[in-house]
Amino acid sequence: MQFISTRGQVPPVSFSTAVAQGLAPDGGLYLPEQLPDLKPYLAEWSKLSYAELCEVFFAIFATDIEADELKKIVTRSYTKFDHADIAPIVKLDDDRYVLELFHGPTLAFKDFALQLLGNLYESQIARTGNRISVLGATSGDTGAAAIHGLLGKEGVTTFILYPDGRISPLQERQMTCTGADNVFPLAIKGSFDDAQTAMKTVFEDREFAAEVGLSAVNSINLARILAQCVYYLSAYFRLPEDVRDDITFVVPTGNFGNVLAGWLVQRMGLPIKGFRVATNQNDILHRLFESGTYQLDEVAPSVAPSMDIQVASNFERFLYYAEGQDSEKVREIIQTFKETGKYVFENFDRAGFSSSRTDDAQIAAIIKDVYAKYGYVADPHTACGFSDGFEGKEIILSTAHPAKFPDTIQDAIGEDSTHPSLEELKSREIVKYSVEPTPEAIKAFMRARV
Ligand SMILES: Cc1ncc(COP(=O)(O)O)c(C=O)c1O
Ligand SMILES: N[C@@H](CCOP(=O)(O)O)C(=O)O
Repeated sequence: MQFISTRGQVPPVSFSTAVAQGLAPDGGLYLPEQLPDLKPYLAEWSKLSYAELCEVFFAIFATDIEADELKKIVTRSYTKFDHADIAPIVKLDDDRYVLELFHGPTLAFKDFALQLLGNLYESQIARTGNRISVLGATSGDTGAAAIHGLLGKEGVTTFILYPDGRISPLQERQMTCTGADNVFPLAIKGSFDDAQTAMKTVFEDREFAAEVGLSAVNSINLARILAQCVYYLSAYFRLPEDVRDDITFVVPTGNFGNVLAGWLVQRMGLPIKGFRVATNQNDILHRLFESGTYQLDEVAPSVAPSMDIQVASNFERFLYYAEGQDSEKVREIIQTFKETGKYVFENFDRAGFSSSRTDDAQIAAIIKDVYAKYGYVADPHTACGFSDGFEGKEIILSTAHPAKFPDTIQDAIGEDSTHPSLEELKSREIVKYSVEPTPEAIKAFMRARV
């Protein structure tokens, strides 16, 4: 299997190269040259454990990794989850289910891919003998999950940019209280978008990338998306047979990586009925799916801070398919959007997506209502999935544990939400750094430390 860039200006590469580069050298995002047809495998796969499912799925893509090595990597990646099902499903009533994706070590859905990516990087370092420098941008969860996926791995230095004061205090502690001397949490003034834009520009400097062995942990890295595909397969197989073909997957959305993974699995043949993109008040994607216009707005801090994103990275992967795999058109749209902050699609095709928007007041009301009705505590991101006026059956992806956002939960239901792994962080020393969100400043900081 080979991987191509959405911008079409570099030759296809192997799985390991796509993972090692993160962003393609032409600034595009990697995708499989062809999407496989999973239909012939589905009956057999429905009987597998989570790790086995992940292994057979990855074997289709990671064709340049030995089968034994892949098995070891995948098996190790799901040992630190605190639920036997890894991604358990909770039934709230006949029409509403929740897919809990917060049972990993940092209590957010990012652990599914970042435990795996950490082990893929470890295997790559052992194979090549080359050290790597990981650079990521986070609005709260990716950074923590990346740091914990890489913690203790030889040959890795980790740098994570995050918007100072715009993530929850416990999310910050997950990144800044590790005590590790090869982990650099970098607080910036500005928004997640500022951090992500600066990070992408650093990746475009191929000389610097080669100099420091630059690697990516954000969902620009295709391995992230592929690992996230697996829980859609697992959820589909675990839903009751009379429900699974008739249920919409509702996905709290920011950078569009989570829902894109589900949409790709659907394109590979898993008969998912449809998807709802659930945004917070940073609603560029909701406005797009409603109107066909993709228009930038200021990032507005919200009580669901990990979704405080306007420029959604993975929208480019969706575009590639929506525009008939025409890389030239993708380049034109991305360029127009970069220059003007807007792109108007003619005859926009929603491609099976519906969407919703939930503001802070609604999030608080939803957390309260869901608790009153079902006794279930939804975190503020998950709450965006419970919008009013849904029709039919829905499975809402619960993307983070509520204990990461205790103040919002306390305000909404008057009760504490805690988790032992977070309590334990409260007495630890915070170590963080400040950097200007410019590619030059970030590169200088990294050069001085690798
Ligand atoms: C808790 C939580 N929910 C939802 C999202 C949105 O996911 P995505 O960026 O893949 O759309 C994020 C961040 O990515 C998150 O951390
Ligand atoms: N919400 C994310 C933002 C980055 O998303 P990613 O999926 O591209 O890593 C976060 O918590 O950092």
